[in-house]
Amino acid sequence: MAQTTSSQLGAAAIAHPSAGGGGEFPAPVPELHHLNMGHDEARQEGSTNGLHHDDDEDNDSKNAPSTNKDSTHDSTKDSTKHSTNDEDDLTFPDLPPFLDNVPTAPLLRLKLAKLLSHDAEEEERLWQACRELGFFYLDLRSGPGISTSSASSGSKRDSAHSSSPPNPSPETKTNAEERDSEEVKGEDRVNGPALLHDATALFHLGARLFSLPTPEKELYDFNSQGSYFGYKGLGAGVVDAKGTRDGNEFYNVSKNDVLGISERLPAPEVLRREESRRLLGRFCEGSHGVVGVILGLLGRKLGLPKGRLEELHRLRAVSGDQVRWVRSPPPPASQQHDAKFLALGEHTDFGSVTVLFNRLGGLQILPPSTTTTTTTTNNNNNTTPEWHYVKPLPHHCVVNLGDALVKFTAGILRSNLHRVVPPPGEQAGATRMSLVYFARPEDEVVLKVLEGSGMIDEEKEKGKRDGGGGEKDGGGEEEITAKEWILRRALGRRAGGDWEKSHGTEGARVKQ
Ligand SMILES: O=C(O)CCC(=O)C(=O)O
Ligand SMILES: [Fe+2]
Repeated sequence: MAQTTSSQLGAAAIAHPSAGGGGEFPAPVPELHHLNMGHDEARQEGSTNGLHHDDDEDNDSKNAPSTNKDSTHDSTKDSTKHSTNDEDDLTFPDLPPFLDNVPTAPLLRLKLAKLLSHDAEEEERLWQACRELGFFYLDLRSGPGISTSSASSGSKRDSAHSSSPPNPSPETKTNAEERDSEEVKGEDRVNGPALLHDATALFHLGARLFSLPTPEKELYDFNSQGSYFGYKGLGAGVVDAKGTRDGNEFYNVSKNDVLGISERLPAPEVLRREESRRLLGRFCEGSHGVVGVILGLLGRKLGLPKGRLEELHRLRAVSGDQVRWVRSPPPPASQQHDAKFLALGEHTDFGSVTVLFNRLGGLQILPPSTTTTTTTTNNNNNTTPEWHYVKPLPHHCVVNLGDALVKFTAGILRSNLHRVVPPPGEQAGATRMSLVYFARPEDEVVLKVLEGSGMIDEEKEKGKRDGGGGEKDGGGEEEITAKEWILRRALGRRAGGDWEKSHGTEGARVKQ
């Protein structure tokens, strides 16, 4: 096993298992040369593909479309492709269709471009999604006349409406300069189309990573050293208290490592290459920028002092932020008909905001109050949770909130239970891969209810009156740092770990 240093172990945090796809059905990607691209080139490339699309009316409040038809896409094009109709482009042309007669979750579809231009209605929908479900789709394409690559906070707001080009001029700061500049705030790094490009390139990199021989990958499993970064083998995690093994392998890359904030962790050659590190670094910055937009908006809605949430999540501070690829092959033959087979067990995310890219189905969430009641022969009522699929949509990421935000807000915001099962229908039999960015509070941040918001104070008081310590307020005021919380929960889900310690704010919602 490769060794980590003690400071690397200090950065150890969390990440739970999940499932990923793409083995037999690779994600549509333009060229592998993206792996060698600089950020600016990626933005340029985005623009040559026609990132601005026509105004696409008011489909915003719609949930994911339930059909998979009418794709006319050239499968060699990537997901930032120009679209004239927002709805005509929501299937992955190279993949078998997502089964359309399964229950799908009612995620709102939001547009990053609208959030960047401070569209009041879109902001309200984000607020609603974060309180009611804790999950939503985010369309990363540029909007009509709106660039998703421009800053929009404060004095820069107006520019998002006008002429700011989606691609920086050659004089624009290089990525490295941006990284070095403490001035740069989250929204300055937001470029939806470039993030889509980088995600696509990372799907390819992930496929190369997982194609390495297992013994080689296992050199980078740091679990026994108390770190959740690096590799987790297939079945090396558990999905329940009985110790049932999971059905995925994953690899966690630390943001601190790829941005040069901490020492480098040992990693396979394919990840050590400079172009891979640059790509991963850009993806961290880009995802973190999207998270910054969301945190800024939530902070305003919550009535917190300006910048309060963002200052707990600074890009260049040491945190458990990480990129994860999750790969889940079809279940072994003996379990192919086991309806209970889980690639990734049910969980809430431990951090603040998760940005997730999916191609094949399999992700499921348990929306609030979705249980089926059946009456048994003894006339006892049994309630069965009704899991709903999240249909993957091209050009979008799925965003979900984690437990840290539940704790900070005394339960005003929601982190929803989710899990991963084998893809349904025609997609069954495919290997699934997903790509995730987990944004988490800085290591030393104590996870407790934030001060400075009347709304949060009120919710906290209400929680106390109702008995406190329950599901909604995130389990009371146990004071624990983000670093400890994440480690405890991540390692608790490894085989041989302490399952009881892997629980989050889900309380009675999770199967014990
Ligand atoms: O693979 C997915 O779709 C979800 C992954 C996930 O929930 C996780 O890694 O926490
Ligand atoms: Fe998750």
